[in-house]
Amino acid sequence: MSPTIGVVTFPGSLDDQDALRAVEVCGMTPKPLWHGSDSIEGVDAVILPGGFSYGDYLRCGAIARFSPVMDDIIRRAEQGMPLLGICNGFQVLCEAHLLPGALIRNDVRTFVCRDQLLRVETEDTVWTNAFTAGQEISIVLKNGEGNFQADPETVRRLEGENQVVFRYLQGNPNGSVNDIAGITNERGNVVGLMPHPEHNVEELTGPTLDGRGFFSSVSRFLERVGV
Ligand SMILES: N[C@@H](CCC(=O)O)C(=O)O
Repeated sequence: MSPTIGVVTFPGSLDDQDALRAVEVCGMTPKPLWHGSDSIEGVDAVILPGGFSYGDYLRCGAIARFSPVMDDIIRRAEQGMPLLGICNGFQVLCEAHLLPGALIRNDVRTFVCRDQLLRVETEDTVWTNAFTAGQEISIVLKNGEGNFQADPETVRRLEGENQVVFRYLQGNPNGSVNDIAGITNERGNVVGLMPHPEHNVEELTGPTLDGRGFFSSVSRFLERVGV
């Protein structure tokens, strides 16, 4: 049986359906999860999708982080369940302190939408093991608050412990420190990034299929641990 990947819908999520579709296109079983549920029973991994949860009020992700479903997600992620936060999902992960740092307003003070070249900095995560460190991939980027910042000690730790997963190439679109586009926790099961891999999985919409690597990575990991 193929692994089941849950995708949470918060009020204001935008890319939840695309993430569910990407899971299916990549050969796994998608399962919609509702923000108000208090259990995520039956899923092998979770994606927090992109969008504008709670209208981005207060700060992006700051309200969604307190959704009932997050308690079970946090508990299971701390036990090693694969968890991917895409854009608004990355913002939720930082607000929930599953990942360090914060996403603040783009330095250019505008919403940025473009195909973004990235370098995969580490393949040692649940979500990047199908890539090769140093590989360059192009993934859609679209956000207003994608500027990753953390205190200098945290940035040093992320860099030193190989927890920077993706870096922007050919220009930093938002002012993120050290061109950081995505990070992981120490264990490598929780990954957050601003670009949207779920939008790069189909020939029809292209322009690359580089997003598939995220899904084949988690699939390969789950197979390895016997799910
Ligand atoms: N609401 C967030 C994320 C957008 C998205 O996830 O696509 C922002 O504008 O920064």
